Amino acid sequence: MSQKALRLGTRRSKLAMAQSGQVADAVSQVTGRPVELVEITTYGDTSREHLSQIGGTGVFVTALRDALTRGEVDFAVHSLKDLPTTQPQELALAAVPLREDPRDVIVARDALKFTDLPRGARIGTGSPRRAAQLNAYARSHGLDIETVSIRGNVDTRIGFVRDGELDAVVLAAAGLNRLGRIDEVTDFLSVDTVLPAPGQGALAIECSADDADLIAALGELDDPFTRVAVTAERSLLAALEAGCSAPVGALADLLADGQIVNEMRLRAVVGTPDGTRTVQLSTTGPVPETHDGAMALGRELATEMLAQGAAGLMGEQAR
Ligand SMILES: NCc1[nH]cc(CCC(=O)O)c1CC(=O)O
Repeated sequence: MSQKALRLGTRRSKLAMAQSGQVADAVSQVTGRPVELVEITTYGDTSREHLSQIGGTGVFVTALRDALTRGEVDFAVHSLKDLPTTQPQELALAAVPLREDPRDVIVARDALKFTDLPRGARIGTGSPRRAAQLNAYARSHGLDIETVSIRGNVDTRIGFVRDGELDAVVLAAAGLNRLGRIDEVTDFLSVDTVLPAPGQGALAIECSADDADLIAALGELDDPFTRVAVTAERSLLAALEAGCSAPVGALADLLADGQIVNEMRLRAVVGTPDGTRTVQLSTTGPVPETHDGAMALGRELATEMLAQGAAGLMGEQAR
C-alpha cells in the first residue's frame, strides 16, 4: 500500500530546515505516510531591516500560511515564538509538541559567562526583550555592558563573536539544540535573570482547519502541558497588545508535588530596552484544565501588569 506524501511547508533557513526535518520524521512515524519538504521564502528571510522595524508579527510565518491556505502544502512547522497570537480561522494549530529548553543563552568569546564579561563588553541582540532584561540585571548588579542591536541567522550572529566584533551574542538554547550547536554556548541564562519570549523553545504545527483527518493525526504529536503553558504565555502577550518583537518575556511552568503536577506558575516581564524600568509579576494557581482557563490566566496577569504601567514601557513600534 503506497500512500501519497504529505507536503510540509518550511522556511529555508538552517534552523527551519532542522526543525522541519525533525517534525517530518515524527509525522511520518505517526501517520505511516512519507513527508516531503517544500521550501518557501518568507519576508523575514529576505528583508535586511531590523525585526523591530518591519513590524515583527508574522514576518516569518505569513508566506507559510499563504501556502497552506492555497493548498500548496498540507502542514507547516513554525517556531511558536514567531507565531502571531491571532489564529486565522481557516488554519488549525494541530499540535504543540513537547517544549525543549526555553532559556536564552550567551555565546561569548573566551568561554566567558555573562557575569564575567569585562567592563564595557558589547553584547549583540536584536531583541528588545533580551536587551531590557540584560541591561536591568547589569544595572542592579553593577555590571557595565552595552547591548548592540544586530540581526541575522545563527551563523551570522555567532560570527560577530568569532570575528571579534562583539564580546557576546544572545540566542535561544532551543535553536542551537536543534542545529546541533549547543556546545558553543558559554552560559545558560537562568530564567530568573532573563525570561524567554512567550512560546520560546516550542514548535507549532499548523494545517487547514478543514482537514479533520490530518488534524487528528498531527494531534498525536501534541503535548498538553506545553500547550497549556504556551497558551497562557501567548494570551498574556495578546492582552498586552504586544507582538513577538515587543520587550515582553513570559514563561509558564508546572510545579510538581512529587510525581504529581498540580500547579502552574506564570511569570512575565515588560521593560524598556535600556533596562531602567521594568514591570515583573508572577502568579501561581491550579493547572488550567481548558484552553479558556489558560487564556484567562494570561489575561489576568497582563491586566495586573498594565495596572502597574506596563503599556508605557513598550515602544509604539513594538506594539
Ligand atoms: N527570532 C528567531 C527565532 N525564532 C525561534 C528561534 C529559536 C528557537 C525557539 O525559540 O524555538 C529563533 C532564534 C533565536 O531566538 O535565537
